[in-house]
Amino acid sequence: MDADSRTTMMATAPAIVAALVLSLPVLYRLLFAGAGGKPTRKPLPPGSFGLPVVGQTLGLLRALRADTAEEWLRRRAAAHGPVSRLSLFRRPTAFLVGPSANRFLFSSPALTTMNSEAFGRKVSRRTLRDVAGDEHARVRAMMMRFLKLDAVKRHVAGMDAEVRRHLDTHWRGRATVAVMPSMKSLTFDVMCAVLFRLGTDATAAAVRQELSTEFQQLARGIWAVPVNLPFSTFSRCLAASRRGRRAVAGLAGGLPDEEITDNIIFLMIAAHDTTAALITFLLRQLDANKDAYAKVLQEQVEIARSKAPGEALTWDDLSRMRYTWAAAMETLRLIPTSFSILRKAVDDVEHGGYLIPKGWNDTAAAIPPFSFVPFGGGARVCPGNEFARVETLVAVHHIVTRFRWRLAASCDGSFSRYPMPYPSQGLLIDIEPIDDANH
Ligand code: HEM
Repeated sequence: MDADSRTTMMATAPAIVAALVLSLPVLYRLLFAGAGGKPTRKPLPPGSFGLPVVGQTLGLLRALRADTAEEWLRRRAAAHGPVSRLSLFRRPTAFLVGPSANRFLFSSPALTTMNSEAFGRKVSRRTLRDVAGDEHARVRAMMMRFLKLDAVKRHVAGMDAEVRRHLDTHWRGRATVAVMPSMKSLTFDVMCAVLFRLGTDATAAAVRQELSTEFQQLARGIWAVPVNLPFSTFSRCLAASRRGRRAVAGLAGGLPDEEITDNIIFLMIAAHDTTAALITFLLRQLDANKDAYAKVLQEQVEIARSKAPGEALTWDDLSRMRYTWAAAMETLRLIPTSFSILRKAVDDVEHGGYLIPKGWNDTAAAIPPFSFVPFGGGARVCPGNEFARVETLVAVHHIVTRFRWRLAASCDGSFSRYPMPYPSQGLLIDIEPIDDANH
């Protein structure tokens, strides 16, 4: 991708932010300690908590929607430096920027993961995200049975079949496709097929449909302002989560314990929207950069020509898709799916010469070592990164070898963040099947 966009991204993409909950008396003590109370250690980060209750939440949400959040964060960093304080979602938050902040965020034992209020309150409370230390290692080991390299290698043929089925059903015969909704539905189907072994017969299709509907609603509300009024996005999210739990319990063949249900729901959310966004934005970047598109196409056509008609992709084929994966990584650098990473301080901790008190939260936004961290880092590094790589490569292979495509004239390629990036009109592309494709 071109040098200009790379430079811009390096300059604008912040590296980390932190936010945490602190009770007012504790805050008062921290702010005024030293005036006769206990001696202060490091000072609190510069900045302010903004207006009561809302703090800086609405400003950040507005910037996310307008895709100006990087500028918003850059202005903060310029005004207050790489460590500052603010208030987000009613919580005292330390906002940290830069590679050293990323390293701190991924390795400090004083920080733990945290979820949005919707997650914490109702969606799923007993997940991998809510446990630490040995307990985290135990739950993570359970998940890795399905996500480790050997398991993912076995998923390649299943993913290949789902991608073909999806493109035959939803792309063939159409002149225009909205990529993001299509990829969300594809990644959801891939997950149901290879992780949960849901088939394609009528009963399984109905379960998939029900799960998909509830998860769309649920995903929309995860970062909504937590106002539990009738018809608010947040309350719809909670209702969808109740129905989703029942469907997941059915999927697990009865009523599994709450921990299993919660982790399945969490995995479903973690696994499909992120990869759908990566595939979608990769297409957007390729459309804007015809040289890169031509190189991806050449790499994929060579692989397609080495195969018999209808033959599924294999693990070896994927290892030949180096340029395509480099383009995907560049896409994640330019448009990271995780805009920031949140942590909560479980103990008073210092970073960059400032105190981050126990109870505050940390958020990190991705960019040099510890600069480019699209899959996180440390003990919490994304366990689904291989799964996402294979799924992305298989999908891109079939899309570029089976269709000529370009951004529709009515689509400007702009996007908003919720905080996951979502393109306007879902990224409309005009498509035309390539009949001589090897499929
Ligand atoms: C392009 C696709 C993806 C991206 C960019 C991505 C990114 C991330 C990031 C940045 C984290 C760390 C968050 C933190 O430290 O707070 C994470 C965690 C996680 N991801 Fe992914 N992810 C992707 C796909 C997947 C897939 C396909 C799966 C499962 C099949 C998955 C499952 C998970 C899980 C379970 C965690 C929590 C790990 C833990 O807390 O120990 N992700 N992901």
